[in-house]
Amino acid sequence: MKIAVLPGDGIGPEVTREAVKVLESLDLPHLALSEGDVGGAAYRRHGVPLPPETLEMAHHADAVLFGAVGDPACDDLERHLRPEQAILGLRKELGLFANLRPARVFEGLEHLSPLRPEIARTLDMLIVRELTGDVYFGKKGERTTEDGEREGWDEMAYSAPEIRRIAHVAFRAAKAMGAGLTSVDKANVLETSQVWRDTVTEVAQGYREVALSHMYVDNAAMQVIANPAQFRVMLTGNLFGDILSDLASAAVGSIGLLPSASLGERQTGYGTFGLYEPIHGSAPDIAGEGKANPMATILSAAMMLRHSFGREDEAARIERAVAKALTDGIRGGDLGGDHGTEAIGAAVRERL
Ligand SMILES: NC(=O)c1ccc[n+]([C@@H]2O[C@H](COP(=O)([O-])OP(=O)(O)OC[C@H]3O[C@@H](n4cnc5c(N)ncnc54)[C@H](O)[C@@H]3O)[C@@H](O)[C@H]2O)c1
Ligand SMILES: CC(C)[C@H](C(=O)O)[C@@H](O)C(=O)O
Ligand SMILES: [Mg+2]
Repeated sequence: MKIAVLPGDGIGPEVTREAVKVLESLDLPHLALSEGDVGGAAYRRHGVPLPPETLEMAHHADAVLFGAVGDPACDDLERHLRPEQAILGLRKELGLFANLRPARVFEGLEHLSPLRPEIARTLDMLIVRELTGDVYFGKKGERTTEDGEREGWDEMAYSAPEIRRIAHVAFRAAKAMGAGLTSVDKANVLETSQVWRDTVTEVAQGYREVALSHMYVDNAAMQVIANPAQFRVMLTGNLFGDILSDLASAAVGSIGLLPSASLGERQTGYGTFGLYEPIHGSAPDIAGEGKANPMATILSAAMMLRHSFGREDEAARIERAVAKALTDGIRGGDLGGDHGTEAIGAAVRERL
């Protein structure tokens, strides 16, 4: 079970370390971990945020465990040298177009959510976010207007094949869960969204058992807070999914709790190749202080065992251990508690 561990910047190394310890404590057969440089850390050592040897390591692994990238010291670098380019490059180069971001309030932990408990307890959704298209990967640049002013521009485009393949992922998930699907767009304004909506509707013909609805993204943001019960599977483009998943994490209680899986089509001997990372970033404001909540990364490792290694039992064990730790009052500062990164990791391992 070859896992490439890419800790990255800020709290990345701190949270990744705890997830690795959880994996090591499971007595998995043939576990082979290797570590690579990525992000600002890689820029300092190799002059680029995604060195070829790191990409190579990821290519040859069965799965990648990723921390976070982003470093304020790199803010003035040219765009292609900034740490964030590393995660975008990995997603694109590895063909990881399907980003699964589950958001749910753990049973009995409604009080961690800022929503009213009766509403919080209904929040249990899977955001299926397209990950290798949209305004993220369109042409972009800066030009000078006729008035001599600076103007930045980013091209937003989605092709029908790109939409089709992510729609199939979402419909298959909804079908397996016996759930409905909400597709989120901005079809009242964007051409991209018009093609998105038509294509998703077309794909729906093959999934008669899945009830499809469409919603504008601004309304969707409001509804996640006001009435989350209506969402089970939410299909979004790259940009809207980025924003809505941070929003959903706040509704759950903290961004330190939300994991993710990024999948493509490549199969290994064990399952689907994937990259697993918390949805949060490098959190420079608390980096190096041992305060970060590692639960999102630990839960990402659980998703890895499920999707890339077919180990549902161990995945569920990790998820139960995290839920039990929370129920037992093990909380980081993000949840109003005073447990540090290592203490939270240890508490989860004790409960495995
Ligand atoms: N996939 C990624 O690597 C990724 C994701 C998001 C942001 N980023 C990058 O990270 C850097 C910081 O971005 P940001 O501040 O906008 O977002 P962020 O997610 O890093 O932090 C937002 C807020 O949440 C807190 N937070 C985040 N994770 C936490 C955790 N595990 N435990 C406790 N608190 C946590 C932070 O302290 C901060 O107050 C930027 O460079 C950004 O581009 C990277
Ligand atoms: C760091 C950034 C490029 C990334 C994104 O926008 O996808 C992050 O916010 C995320 O959610 O993984
Ligand atoms: Mg984000």
